[in-house]
Formats: sequence, C-alpha cells, structure tokens
Amino acid sequence: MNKKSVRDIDVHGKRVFVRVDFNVPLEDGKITDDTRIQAALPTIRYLIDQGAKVILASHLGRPKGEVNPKYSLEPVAVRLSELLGKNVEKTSDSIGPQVMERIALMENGDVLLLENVRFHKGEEKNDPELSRRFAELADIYVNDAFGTAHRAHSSTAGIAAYLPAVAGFLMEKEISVMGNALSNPERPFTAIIGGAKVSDKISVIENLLDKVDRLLIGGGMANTFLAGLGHRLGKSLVESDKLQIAKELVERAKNTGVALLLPVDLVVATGFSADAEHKAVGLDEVPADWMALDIGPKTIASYREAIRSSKTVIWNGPMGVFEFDAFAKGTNEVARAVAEVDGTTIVGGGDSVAAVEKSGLADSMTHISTGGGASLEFLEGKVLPGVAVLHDK
Ligand SMILES: Nc1ncnc2c1ncn2[C@@H]1O[C@H](COP(=O)(O)OP(=O)(O)O)[C@@H](O)[C@H]1O
Ligand SMILES: O=C(OP(=O)(O)O)[C@H](O)COP(=O)(O)O
Repeated sequence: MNKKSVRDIDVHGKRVFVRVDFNVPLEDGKITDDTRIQAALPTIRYLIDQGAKVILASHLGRPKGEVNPKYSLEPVAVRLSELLGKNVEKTSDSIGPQVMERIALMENGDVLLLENVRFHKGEEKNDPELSRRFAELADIYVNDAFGTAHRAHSSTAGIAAYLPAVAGFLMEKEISVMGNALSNPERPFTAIIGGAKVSDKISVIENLLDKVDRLLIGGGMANTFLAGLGHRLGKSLVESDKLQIAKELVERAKNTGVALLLPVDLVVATGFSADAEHKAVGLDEVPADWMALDIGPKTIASYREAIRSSKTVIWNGPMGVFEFDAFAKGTNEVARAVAEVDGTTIVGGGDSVAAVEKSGLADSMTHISTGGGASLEFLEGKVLPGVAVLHDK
C-alpha cells in the first residue's frame, strides 16, 4: 500500500484519534464475537508502546443519528480493557468540552474510547463541522477501520481534511493481503453473497459480474432476487424497491456467462424466532404468512459443489439467520465447503466472520477479513474513501 502508516510518523506524546471498526455482533448486550476488537490490538498496542495518547472512535450498529443506549460502546470498553490488561474508560459522547477535558487529563500511553460516533447525525453525512469537532480532539488521525473504509463519513474520511492522516496496521494488512489474493485470482473464482444489507450490497453485484465466474446468492439477499423473478415469499425479508435491479442482474449474468446461482428451496418459519415452527419448501410453496430464514437442503448441496470446485472464493453475508440454530444449517454448510476449498478463501463481514468462528472453521480460511461490504467494494476495484484520504508515502 502506498499510504503512510503509524510507523512513518512520530506519535510520542501526541493525541492520536484512531478510527477503529468495533461494530461487533451483540446479543442481549453481550459481545458474541470479538474478532474486530482483537484485530485492532496491534495498532493500539504499538501506540501505547510509543507513548501516544490513544483516543479510539467507532460506530456500533445503525442508531441513525440518535443517542440510543442499545448501541452504546460500553460492552466494547469492558472487553477491550480485558484484552489490553489496562483500564479503558468510555466517554459519554464523542465530541464536546467534556470529552476535551477528559483528553487533557490523559497521560502518555493512556487509552480512551469515545461513545458511538453515529449518535451524531452528521457522521454518516460526512458533515464538515462534525469532522472538525472530531479533529479538534487530536493531533494525528489514524484510520484502522477497514470494515468501514467503504463509507465516506466524518470519522472515516472528513476528519482527514484537518489532521495528518495515516493508516493503522489492520488497514495496511487487509489491503495488502486482499490485493495479493484478488489481483490475479486463480479460477474458477466464486463470490458468495448473503446477509441482510440488501440495498447496500446489491449494486456491488453488478461490478462483481465482470470479475467472477460464479456468484452464489443466499440469505436476505436471495429473497429479493427470488421475489424479483416473481416468486411469492410471504413475510420474508424482501426489499421491494430492488426487485427490478435484481431481475436485471440475473439477465446480465446470463449475457456475460457468469453462473448466478439462486436458492432452489428454502427453510421457512412461522416467525422470526429461535423456536418458530419451520420446514423446507420449494420456491413456490412459501405459505403467505411464513418467512424464509435459511436456504434449503437442495440449495446447500448445489452450493457446496460449486464452492468446493472453485480455486478462489470470497464470501460475505450469512445464508440465513444463523444466530438461531434452526436456521444456521445453510451458513454452516457453506462455511464447511469454503473450508474444504483447495485454493484461496476470504471471508469478510462482522456476522459472516462470527458465523465462521462459531463453526470452528476460521483456521481453515486463507484470510478472515474484518470488512464485508468493504472487501466486496475493494474487490470491485473501487478506491475506498477511508483509504483515499490517507497521506501517500
Ligand atoms: N433470510 C434472512 N432473513 C432475515 N435476515 C437474514 C436472512 N439471512 C441472513 N439474515 C441476517 O443477515 C445478518 C447479516 O447480514 P450482513 O450484515 O449483511 O452480513 P455481514 O455482517 O457478514 O456483512 C445476520 O444478522 C442474519 O441473521
Ligand atoms: O459491519 C460492517 O459492515 P459489513 O456488515 O459489510 O461487514 C461495518 O461496520 C460497516 O457498517 P455499516 O454497513 O452500518 O456502515
């Protein structure tokens, strides 16, 4: 990567604003997978050792510009303190006089975690005023949030207009590992896309069609495609304003010779809960008041075959609601197939990585990326906004 990193600047005694991606999966306020926190430790430890004052900033979930205790970073501060073996205090806001006063009391090597930056409306709008207010907290900006590098927000991009801006070690590592693995991929090259962020990721598929040989779609993303093709999916998660684009993408895949695989059967349930009644059905057998929460057994068999015969695989987004055991089979079986690939395998995204960790297969993957959407956009060949703003070497 031709961007400067923390190694290229003197941070001793400086206030360093480090944007990390601590957007970890939570269940009842408990962190279910701390991969993203662990991944940021090398940068944090380096800054502590260099005698910097480390000010960490992150988002958690999508609180939409409102203060919401459900999305507080408090559990992250607790976990981070344990991992570092050092007290990490969390402030009650991410800007303002109280935060500045707290920072003024920091000693070299101290670590402070700011509250969720998305509690401010300006964050996702990349509001210059909010960017300036983040910048006034520090002397240097470090971006180590690869998972959020595809967002041009105040704390990931805007702030760099006001401070010297460099990459952290995680950012550096993700870009270099993925650049090497994907610049000239061995074929067949397969992308697997699932999850729930349909509107975010459906446009990515268009560019992926120029890169991959096979595209496997599952999870909430598949529902939108199936509905676009005219199947009735009852109460399933379907983004109805994306039906047309889904249909066009199927058509485009046909024209470009990419094998676009969609589910041929689904596991449907009476409700969105762990103990809902459920069964596997064909695409045209979804009862009107049921919802699809996983891919079905026939789909699993065909996806496993397409995956195992690939030489390069990139996967983002679970195949179903894997958080509930009854709907985790598609995701677990796909994870097993990816682990069996004789080639390069990259799994990215907060929930996808959590699923792979849960299934105990993480060590069988070539690279576990902290970014889902970010790794897909990187693969598209896009320059990520959170990287573009960093100083060149
Ligand atoms: N069929 C489905 N209906 C509703 N939600 C789904 C479905 N399939 C997957 N999901 C949900 O998608 C979420 C993960 O999506 P996403 O955030 O896009 O993945 P990642 O974090 O790996 O990038 C999980 O919480 C999972 O429960
Ligand atoms: O979890 C994330 O993305 P991912 O689910 O694509 O991996 C990042 O933290 C970005 O979050 P966002 O998609 O709410 O901007």
